[in-house]
Amino acid sequence: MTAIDLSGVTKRFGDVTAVEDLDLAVREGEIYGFLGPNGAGKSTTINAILDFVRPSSGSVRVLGHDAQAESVAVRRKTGVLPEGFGVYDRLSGRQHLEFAIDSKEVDADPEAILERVGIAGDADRPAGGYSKGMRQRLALGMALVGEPELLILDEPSSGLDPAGAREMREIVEAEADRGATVFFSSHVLGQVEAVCDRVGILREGRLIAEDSIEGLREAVGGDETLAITVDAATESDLESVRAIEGVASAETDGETVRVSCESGVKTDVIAALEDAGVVVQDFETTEASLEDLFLAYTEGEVAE
Ligand SMILES: Nc1ncnc2c1ncn2[C@@H]1O[C@H](COP(=O)(O)OP(=O)(O)OP(=O)(O)O)[C@@H](O)[C@H]1O
Repeated sequence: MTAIDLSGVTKRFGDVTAVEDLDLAVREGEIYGFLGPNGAGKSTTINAILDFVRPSSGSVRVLGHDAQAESVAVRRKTGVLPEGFGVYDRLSGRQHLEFAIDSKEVDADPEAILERVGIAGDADRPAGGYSKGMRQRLALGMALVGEPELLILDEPSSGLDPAGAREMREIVEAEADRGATVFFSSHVLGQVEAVCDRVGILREGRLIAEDSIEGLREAVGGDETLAITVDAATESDLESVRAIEGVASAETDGETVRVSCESGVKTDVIAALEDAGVVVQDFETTEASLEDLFLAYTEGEVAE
């Protein structure tokens, strides 16, 4: 079964088209990263899944239910960590969890969840005094109540320190192991790379790419920069390098040769330099960073 299935979803707010003709299929049991720059339409999409906004056109199905007609069933099976979660200042962390347990009408142990999200020691303090990271942990705990089939996490790592972000990742992985589907929106690409099976990138309301991080890397060209330390190299030594298929560019300052190329042709590049009489002393490669990758997609360098 498809856990989340959007078909031709468009949402307009007056003149603004937040989401345009969006098709999205999240498989059951997968961890799906939903990426996009500010204003791309991520929250609008999530709100359509939860029936907090109604699409101008198109259909949304969640866990086999129509998101509008059967929103109660959807919400019962779904745990949500909303963006910018606001706490009830006077209620303690434990009371927040008890509230979530009551509203979901499930039998869950608040203590175990508080423990799991790392706020058991502060469970009886008013949440109004919680730090940003503690609030985020509490929100995650509330989302986990009742072992939902689907977890929707909107920017889950915001406000978390590196240890908290790691714990978040571990929880997401454990939830997927239990069989839950996780839909995870983020700007933090490292978070997405570490846990997501697939990633969809949204830009201006449209899904412009969808693949594994590896697949996205390959689609961008998979170019790597090869920095080769040599005894001496001249422009003419580079001619045979530039002639290799898969080499995008080659430059030298005399001591280092920098080549941007597909990863499969690295050894050909080294061999071509050696054939030209250049002594190769050392080399290292740098992969396109996730940041580069994200920008390549969201700033339009990649053909759609
Ligand atoms: N209730 C609303 N009324 C008017 N415009 C809206 C409303 N909600 C969203 N928009 C507009 O729709 C577009 C998409 O917004 P959305 O919040 O879905 O993006 P996002 O990808 O979640 O952004 P961010 O990463 O900044 O949270 C934006 O141009 C936004 O201004």
